Amino acid sequence: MNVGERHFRTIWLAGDGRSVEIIDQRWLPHEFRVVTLKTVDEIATAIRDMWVRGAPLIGVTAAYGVAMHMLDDASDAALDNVWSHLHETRPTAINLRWALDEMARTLKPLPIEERAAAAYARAAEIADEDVELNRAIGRHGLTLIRQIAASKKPNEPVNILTHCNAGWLATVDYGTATAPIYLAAEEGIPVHVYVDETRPRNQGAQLTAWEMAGHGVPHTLVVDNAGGHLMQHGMVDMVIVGTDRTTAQGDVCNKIGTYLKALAARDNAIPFYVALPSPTIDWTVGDGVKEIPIEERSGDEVSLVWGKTAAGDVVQVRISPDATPAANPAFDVTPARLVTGLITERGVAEASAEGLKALFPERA
Ligand SMILES: CSC[C@H]1O[C@H](OP(=O)(O)O)[C@H](O)[C@@H]1O
Repeated sequence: MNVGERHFRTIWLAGDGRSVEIIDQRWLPHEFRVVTLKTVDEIATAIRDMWVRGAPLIGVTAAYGVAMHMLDDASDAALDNVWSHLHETRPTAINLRWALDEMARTLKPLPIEERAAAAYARAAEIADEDVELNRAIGRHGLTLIRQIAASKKPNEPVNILTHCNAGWLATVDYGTATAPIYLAAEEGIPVHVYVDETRPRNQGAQLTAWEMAGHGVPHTLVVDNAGGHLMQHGMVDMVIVGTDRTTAQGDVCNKIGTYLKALAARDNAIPFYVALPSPTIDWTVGDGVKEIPIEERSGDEVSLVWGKTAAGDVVQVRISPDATPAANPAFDVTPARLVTGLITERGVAEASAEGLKALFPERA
C-alpha cells in the first residue's frame, strides 16, 4: 500500500486467496507495518491484542476468520466453534457478534462444499458495505458541520473534539466520526480537530493524529483531561465520537472517557454527536449502563506506555511503581440523555428508541 495515499483499506485479501493482510496498528505512528494473517488463531490474536481494532474493523476481520476456517472444515460444528472462538476475543463491540451472526446466517443454509467460497464472498461484501455506510455517515455529518460553519466568521474553523480513534483505521475506510471531518475538509470548510490522546492505549495520539496529519486536517493533540477546560472557554463547537455498541434506546458505549466528555459538553451546551453504522446498534439491549459488558483489559496497558526513543527505537516504559496494581476498564456508557444525535447511514437520529425507530422502521 502506498503510505502517501490519503486513504487505505485497512484489510484486504492476500494473493493466496486465503489469508488477509492488515495494518498492525500497534506500531503506528512510528512504523507502518502490514502483516499477513493466515489462520483463525492469528485472526483471534490480532483482534484480542489490538493489532486491528475499532468495532467495524473487528467485525470484518472476524468475518474473514470464519472464511479461513471454512476452507479447513465447513461443518456445522466447525461453524459453531469458530463463532465462539472469535466472539470471545473482545466482549464489547457489537459489530463482532453482528458479523459472526451474519456469516452464520449466510453459511448455515448452504451445502458444506459451497460454504468456503460463499464465506469469502460475504466477508468481502461486509467490508465493501462498511465503506459505503461510512461514506453515508460522512454525508449526513457534513450537514451538521456546514450548519456550524455558517455561524462562524470567514475562515474561522469549526472546532471539533474527538475521542479515541473512530477513523478509517477503526473501519475498512473513511471511519465513522472522522468521515464528516474528511468530507468537510475536502469541501474546503475550515475545520480544526482537538484530538484526545485517549489513555491508556493512546488511540488518539497514535492513530487519529496520524490520520489527521495524513489528510492535512489541522489538529491539536490534547490530554484527555483538557476537554472540559476547552469547552468552558468556547474552544469547541461540537464533539463527534464513535461507538462500539449503541443500544435500542440510544445509550452509547464507547472508549473509556467518552462519558466524561459528554458531561462536559452538556454542561457547556455543546452538541455531542455519535457517528455509527447500523450494525453497531444492539437492538436487544435497552439500558446500556446495566447491560453492556465492559471489557477489562490488562493493567499493564495503564502502567506501561509505548514510545519512540531519540534513536528511533520503539520501546515500552513503566510509568508507575512495579507493585502498583492498575484497573483498566476499556469502555464506558454515555446515557442517551447526554447525546445530541446519532449520525447513521440513514441520517441523524434523536438518541432515543423513538428516534432510532423513525430511521429504522423495520425495527419498530
Ligand atoms: C468506529 S468504532 C471506533 C471505536 O473503537 C475503539 O475501541 P478500540 O480501539 O478499543 O477497538 C473506540 O471505542 C472507538 O470509538
